[in-house]
Amino acid sequence: MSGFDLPIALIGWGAIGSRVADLLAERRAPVKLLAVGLRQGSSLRSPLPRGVEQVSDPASLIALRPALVIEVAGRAAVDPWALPLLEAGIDVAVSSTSALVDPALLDRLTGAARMSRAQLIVPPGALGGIDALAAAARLPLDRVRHEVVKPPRAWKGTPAETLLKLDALTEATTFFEGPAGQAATDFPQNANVAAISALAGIGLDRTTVALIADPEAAVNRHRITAEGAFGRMEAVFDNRPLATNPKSSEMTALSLVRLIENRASPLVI
Ligand SMILES: NC(=O)C1=CN([C@@H]2O[C@H](COP(=O)(O)OP(=O)(O)OC[C@H]3O[C@@H](n4cnc5c(N)ncnc54)[C@H](OP(=O)(O)O)[C@@H]3O)[C@@H](O)[C@H]2O)C=CC1
Ligand SMILES: O=C([O-])CC(=O)C(=O)O
Repeated sequence: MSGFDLPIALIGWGAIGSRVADLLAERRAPVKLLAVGLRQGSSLRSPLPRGVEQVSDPASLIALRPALVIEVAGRAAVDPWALPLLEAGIDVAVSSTSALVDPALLDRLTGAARMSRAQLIVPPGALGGIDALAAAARLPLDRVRHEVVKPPRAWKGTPAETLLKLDALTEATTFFEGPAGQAATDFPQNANVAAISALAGIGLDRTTVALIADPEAAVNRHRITAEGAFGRMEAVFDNRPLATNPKSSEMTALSLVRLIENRASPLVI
């Protein structure tokens, strides 16, 4: 590790975590991946790069003093890992943002961050335009709508299976339309983005989310429209799914790489 490498750690080593590590290595980012946190008894889905430690409890991770920890594990991982890290003054970026729709958990995390002067970071994940939406929300917003369109295979293993015959769909079908908080609660593997657009804009109750299964879709599409005192915005993303998890998009890994590289760079962009 050179004197300038930013020490980081990941929680989770699945589709996004391993992709982020590969991209950072390919790009020779000035970053040192110290460790990967996994739950007790978890077996690695793919080998860790040489020199990267596997840890199974937050105390072992805190002892390594990473400057930034990125959660790419799952909703259940957020409370047990992020809280002690924030209490220890370590910045944490959360990808499983569906966890943040629980107001008590969000309060605990932000309370811990406030006390230790660390930061809880919500990266844009699979989305873009979140900077504009969050800026626009400094003035009153009238409405925000977020449509999530994914191929049927991306909705397998979710409650969509009980609402639709996913394998028999012949046209794009909306199976959920409602508040963002409900979308993120019911679809934690596919609608983390609903929590992100809601937290950036007009909140979990007032943001409308539509979840759509489309047999013609080859990508994961997000369309966000917002109107308010600032004017009107529309942002559309056709995200390539990750090879190892069709529910998750390449953009999620790329936006984490951007976040990490910005933390290690004299130019933030
Ligand atoms: N913010 C956004 O825009 C997006 C967020 N996501 C979210 O990011 C997270 C990661 O996605 P992805 O990489 O595709 O998921 P994967 O299922 O491919 O990988 C998850 C990894 O986390 C580990 N893990 C699961 N639960 C825990 C836990 N409680 N503690 C520690 N490690 C755990 C898994 O290990 P094991 O083998 O033990 O299960 C595995 O290594 C998911 O929550 C996903 O919904 C995804 C896309 C977009
Ligand atoms: O990657 C995506 O398109 C979004 C996603 O899965 C999520 O929000 O959980």
